[in-house]
Amino acid sequence: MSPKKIAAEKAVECIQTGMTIGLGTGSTVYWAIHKIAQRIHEGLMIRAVATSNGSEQLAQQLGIPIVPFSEIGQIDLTIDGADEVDAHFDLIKGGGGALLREKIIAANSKQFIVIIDESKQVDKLGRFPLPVEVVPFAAELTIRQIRDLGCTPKIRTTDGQTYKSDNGNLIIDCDFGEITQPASLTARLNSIPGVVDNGLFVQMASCLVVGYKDGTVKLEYMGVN
Ligand SMILES: O=C[C@H](O)[C@H](O)[C@H](O)COP(=O)(O)O
Repeated sequence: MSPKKIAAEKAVECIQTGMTIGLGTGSTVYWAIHKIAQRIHEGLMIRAVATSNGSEQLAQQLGIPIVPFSEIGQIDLTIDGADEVDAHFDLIKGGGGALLREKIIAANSKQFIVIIDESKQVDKLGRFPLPVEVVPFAAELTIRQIRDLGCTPKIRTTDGQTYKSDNGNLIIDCDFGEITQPASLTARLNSIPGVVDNGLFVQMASCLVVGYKDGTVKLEYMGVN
């Protein structure tokens, strides 16, 4: 079994009947959504909200009940992937462009479980260029201000076209090199008018599930290890 699938399936064991679940986005969460659907067919009763159009469609195809945000209070548990995770459980997310919806859902969840394969663990964040979501209006000016913070920014494209997030915004992939102070960087980025949010998730994860190539899996809880 792939390390991503191992981590995803372990995290799904934490789901209990009656919970409202946040579904993340990406190739690791793909396995979690499939496992949740399997458990629903075996009798698990949950309802879910999704962090992207893609995850919502997949969940609906597999029979996972997606409910409107107006019908839920707090989300009990969100399961999501990450592009990098450091020793403090700080994350870079947004490789799939879903960072804004993911951050909103994570911030409204009692538990936020991050599922990764071992390749995502790093000493310091920053090997993966930091995704920053920017409104298209006057994006050149916004990107100039982002560059002034000390990075090389690149407008994300897909198949030769400018990539647009589910929110209709641009994603700017920013190479800052090693990110030593993620809390400060996230505050500086988000203070630039035109920046909607960025992919740094600082002190948000409550649990990390890591899948390894040798078939093992490790769970770590924030502040416990
Ligand atoms: O925007 C996408 C998300 O932040 C993903 O959770 C992240 O990119 C990890 O994706 P994957 O599990 O495909 O590596």
